[in-house]
Amino acid sequence: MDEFALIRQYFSHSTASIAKSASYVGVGDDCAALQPPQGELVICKDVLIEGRHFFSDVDPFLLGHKALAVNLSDIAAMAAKPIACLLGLALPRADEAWLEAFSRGFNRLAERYDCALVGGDTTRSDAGIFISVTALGLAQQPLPLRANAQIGDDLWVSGDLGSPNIALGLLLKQQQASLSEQELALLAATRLRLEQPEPQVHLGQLLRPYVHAMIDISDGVLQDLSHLLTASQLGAIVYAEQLPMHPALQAVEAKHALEAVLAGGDEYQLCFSAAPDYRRQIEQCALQAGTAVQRIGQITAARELILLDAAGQVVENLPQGFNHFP
Ligand SMILES: Nc1ncnc2c1ncn2[C@@H]1O[C@H](COP(=O)(O)OP(=O)(O)O)[C@@H](O)[C@H]1O
Ligand SMILES: Cc1ncc(C[n+]2csc(CCOP(=O)(O)OP(=O)(O)O)c2C)c(N)n1
Ligand SMILES: [Mg+2]
Repeated sequence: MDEFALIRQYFSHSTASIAKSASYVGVGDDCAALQPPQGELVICKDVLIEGRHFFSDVDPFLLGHKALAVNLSDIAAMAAKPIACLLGLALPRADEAWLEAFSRGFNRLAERYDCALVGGDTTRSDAGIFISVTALGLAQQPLPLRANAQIGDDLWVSGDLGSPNIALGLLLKQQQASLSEQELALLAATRLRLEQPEPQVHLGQLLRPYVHAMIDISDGVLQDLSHLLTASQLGAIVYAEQLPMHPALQAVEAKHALEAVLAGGDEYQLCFSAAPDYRRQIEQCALQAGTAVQRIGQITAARELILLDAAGQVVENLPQGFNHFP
């Protein structure tokens, strides 16, 4: 299958609503063309590299899903609605079974969120698979920028944390040695969160009227919260006990589980700040989106992030989150 047949077969069948307008141009010309809808256009890109972001033997259907999901998670953190995306692919070979599954995973998530795949680029790579996705979304002012947290805001996090990091640790271990029965059970209970994360697109949009600042926690909650605090020139108190932990982590030694919750990346949940007046509305948004939300602390004037343990003691030496160039 040649380059052009490949693009036609797997990446040119978007049925998203934006593709229905008379002047729309999608995959197949030099550029895509679309009527920009009214509102604030938000744009993001994330890159996924074989061996860095995913294992070579990952299920290509799940990889296709994840490549788009990590971008839709950034769109969600702007309280925006996805509208379109572009897919850059560099592949060592045109493996049709791999492409069929990858495109099915990608296109299925795109369809679920009415996000049109409008273009991209496909090349040969000499070493490994490279994926670069750009996503466009439609937002409304005021945007929940990282810089907009206010003193006295509640801090919230969606979902439950820690499972992607535990799954990653077990998959790495499995490359060296066989896992025990208990470890295999733990891997089975956690690996879908690593390999098929669900972006909080509905929750993000529902929260828009209530949140001041929002961020997705792809690099781990502490690190991404630190980015939000730095941008807002404020600090926070976070209560370790209130951080939502994935239930499977009961089987993990407590210190290891807390580290996975605090600093494990690959989460794709939302962390946000909002005035305490909106607690009831925020709980309603979560019910409507079918996601849990948890209050984890408050925004403070002192420019530091303080983590308190169950006894109210300050936790020292906080673990770092994910960093490509530590
Ligand atoms: N190579 C680059 N060129 C321009 N901007 C970049 C580049 N890499 C990252 N950025 C920008 O830096 C900011 C932080 O990026 P990142 O930490 O990847 O955010 P996120 O975790 O939301 O994906 C974003 O605004 C992103 O667009
Ligand atoms: C094979 C493999 N190794 C390591 C990881 C862990 N990992 C890779 S990137 C990342 C954090 C998020 O990726 P990044 O490129 O920083 O995305 P962004 O924050 O820009 O969304 C994590 C936890 C993984 N998921 N798979
Ligand atoms: Mg990024």
